[in-house]
Amino acid sequence: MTTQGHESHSQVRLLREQFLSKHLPELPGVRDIISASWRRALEHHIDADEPNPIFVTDRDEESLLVRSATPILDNLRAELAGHPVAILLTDADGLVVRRSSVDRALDSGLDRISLAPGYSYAEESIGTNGIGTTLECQEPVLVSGFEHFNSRLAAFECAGAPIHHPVRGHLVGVLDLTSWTGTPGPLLLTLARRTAKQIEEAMLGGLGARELALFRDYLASCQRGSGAILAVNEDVVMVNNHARELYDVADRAALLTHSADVAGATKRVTVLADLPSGVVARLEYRPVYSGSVLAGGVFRVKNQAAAPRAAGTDLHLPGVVGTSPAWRQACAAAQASFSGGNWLMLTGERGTGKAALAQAVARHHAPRGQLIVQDCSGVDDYEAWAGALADEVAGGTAPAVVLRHADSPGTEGLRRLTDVFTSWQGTSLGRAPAWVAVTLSDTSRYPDAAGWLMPFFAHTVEVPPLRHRIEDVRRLVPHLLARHAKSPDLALSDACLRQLMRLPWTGNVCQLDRVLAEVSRRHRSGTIEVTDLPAECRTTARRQLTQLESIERDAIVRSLAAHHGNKERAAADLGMSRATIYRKIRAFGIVPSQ
Ligand SMILES: Nc1ncnc2c1ncn2[C@@H]1O[C@H](COP(=O)(O)OP(=O)(O)OP(=O)(O)O)[C@@H](O)[C@H]1O
Repeated sequence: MTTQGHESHSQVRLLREQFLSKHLPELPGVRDIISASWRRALEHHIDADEPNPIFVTDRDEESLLVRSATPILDNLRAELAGHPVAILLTDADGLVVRRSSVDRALDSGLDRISLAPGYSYAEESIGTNGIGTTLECQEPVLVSGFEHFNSRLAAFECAGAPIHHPVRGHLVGVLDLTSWTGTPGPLLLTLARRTAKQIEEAMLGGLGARELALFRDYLASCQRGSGAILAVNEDVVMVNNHARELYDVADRAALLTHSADVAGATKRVTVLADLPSGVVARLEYRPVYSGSVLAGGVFRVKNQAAAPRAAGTDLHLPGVVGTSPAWRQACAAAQASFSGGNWLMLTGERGTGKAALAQAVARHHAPRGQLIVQDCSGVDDYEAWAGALADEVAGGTAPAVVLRHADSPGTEGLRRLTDVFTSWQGTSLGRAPAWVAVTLSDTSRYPDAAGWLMPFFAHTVEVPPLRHRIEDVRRLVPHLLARHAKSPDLALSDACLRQLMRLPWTGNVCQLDRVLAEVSRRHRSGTIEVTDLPAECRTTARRQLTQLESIERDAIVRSLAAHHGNKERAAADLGMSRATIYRKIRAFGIVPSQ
């Protein structure tokens, strides 16, 4: 054996055979890093004798990694002329994107084990090796001879070094040097490490001007103060150590969601963020420019004084719950509009609870009063509809009126509606409503609808999206679950609740309600765990998935559930290769079943 401190070639061969025949958990004489990898190989059902790595056609040969590495690898190849050493570059999934060597015999040896462009040398594909094990351990790894899980790789010495993105810090690939056993392994490892470092430096030089401008500003901000700093644009997220120390994973995820919503603004903005831990953070955003082009934004994050949330209770409005400052503020503003006799316009994303809040305010302030709730969308004949509404109000006892989706009628419908409003405003109280609230969506098909309605409404309240007041999930879950559950003892485990608090809830409370309805259809009683949640909730990807990606993600989660977490069978069912499913599980942040 070539590596100091390693067992001899034949000893390792014996130990490997013992491991394969007896599946021993402890293997004195085998390095921990190797025995742990062998155990993973068994779990992945890797063949110990026939190398059968997965072949993938969609590898990225135009990436920053490949572009930056190419001249360095060409130089190294020239330096190594005459030595039987192959230079391999893989992406972060272990797919070989480049191989070069000057030694014909070594080349054909590598061809025989498919260590060639297009093949995956991830552990899931071939077991312990210098590429896959480096990826798993995220540190430089040397794998010698029979330390390889597959016996056909035993003729080789493989030294892998991870390559990290120079700004974002995540793993982008592996630089691997492979030779015949007998080559001094530590030398190969040192050379692999040095080359990986050079590639990282070249990547930094090759980054776009925008990323560099953002990076410089971020570094300067970190040096200026001791607080938590985030820097973001569409491609990059940077988080300093203070942020990591001050906020746990769930809080950091919530901070990133908030920052993604603000990033892109061209002026300084300060927003308050409710974090899952209950902390209210203040994010001060400053845009960063590269010349005249917006490069992204830097956020300085501070904890808001505890005062605004000291009460921490909800406002006891009938039918709605929530304790976050943002929700309480919206409730207070809506109540003030009722108390002041002002009509109210509620805006915000779909499903945030605009109509629920309007009804709650009306019921709270006039518990015995009449309440008329109507949906303005999908009406065929607005003339007849508006007439019927006016009659109902005139025949009632000064009801409160809540009109949902008041921006959905076209011009003709809006004309009828505003005629009714005009008549109400000119009528004595007996024939007019006591209060009117309308809800508008943020994606109206009729952008000028707000212009029609605005003159009648003195107050506008924006109901914040659920992701901006994520702590409300704690109160909403039992409240909404009680609507759907057949049994009072149906509850969510803490882990499950935490998982829900990590999600972006693009469909807001409405989506949460739908999820809980679905869960309670399948579980009548007991505790709901993360694995019981529907596919859309079993991911931790922080970026928003496209519609197509969401469909794909849901299909993978369903297939994994159907095959009890067996990735190979799930992939086969979906007509995907093993490498693809592994890559997608990582990319979509799918939480595997236990
Ligand atoms: N704070 C809350 N507490 C309890 N339930 C809520 C709350 N907010 C919303 N809901 C519930 O969530 C669902 C969606 O709320 P609602 O219909 O009021 O939303 P919206 O913003 O008016 O939606 P859209 O824009 O789609 O019309 C309803 O079932 C509602 O009862």
